[in-house]
Amino acid sequence: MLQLQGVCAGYGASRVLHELTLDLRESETLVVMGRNGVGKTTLVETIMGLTQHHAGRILLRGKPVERLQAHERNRAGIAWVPQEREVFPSLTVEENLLVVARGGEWTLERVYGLFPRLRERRSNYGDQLSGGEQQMLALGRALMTNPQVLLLDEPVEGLAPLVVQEMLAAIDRMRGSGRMSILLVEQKYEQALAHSERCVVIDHGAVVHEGASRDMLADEALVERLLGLSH
Ligand SMILES: Nc1ncnc2c1ncn2[C@@H]1O[C@H](COP(=O)(O)OP(=O)(O)OP(=O)(O)O)[C@@H](O)[C@H]1O
Repeated sequence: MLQLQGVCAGYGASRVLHELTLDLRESETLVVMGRNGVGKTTLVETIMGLTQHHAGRILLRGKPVERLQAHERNRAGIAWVPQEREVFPSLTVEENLLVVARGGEWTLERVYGLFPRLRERRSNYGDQLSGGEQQMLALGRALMTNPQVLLLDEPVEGLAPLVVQEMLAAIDRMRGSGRMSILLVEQKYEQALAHSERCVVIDHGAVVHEGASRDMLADEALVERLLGLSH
């Protein structure tokens, strides 16, 4: 669905990604892990076209997109939910969703079905929402564009434990429906691995491990070596 081949990218002259290669398959959820500052957010921003692209190819269904502007990539089928929840504060929940709507299987009703809380808050303005509701709205907005590829950058960061469970359950329901591919950046590796099919680990801007999430979850020594986390 989405392939990165030897991608070098960064900010201005500084390179953060070094010949990064990865493959996001159709309908799968791929989790991207790594220590702080290794380039996970830079990877997502590079896929969206928000960094300096130095070399390599980014292919969406085999077609190169690395020369496209961010809005063109979005139109081509890549949606992004950034770490900062981007919702319009002066629009209602419903207006926030409808303003980005593009035809497809994700409709207002389906998004409300995924997040009943958004239906309850449909007439509230973006700046009247809690952090968790804003994150649901940010995700709902991305779905309303009916993407082929959804990029989620630490979607449960900073949320209360109950809201984290609600978000993860919603992500699982999303995974179970349709053919969308999801690239999920997540620090909390146990959660991330439990909610994905495959994982990659990034270090110094390159992929240093790729495999089944299930296998990684079962291999404490590997987790310790790659992520430096002890139980
Ligand atoms: N806007 C920017 N301008 C310049 N350098 C940046 C910018 N954003 C990130 N960097 C640098 O790029 C490198 C990778 O950062 P990035 O945010 O991609 O890492 P990360 O793996 O997502 O980290 P974290 O887990 O802390 O979110 C860091 O050295 C960081 O200082």
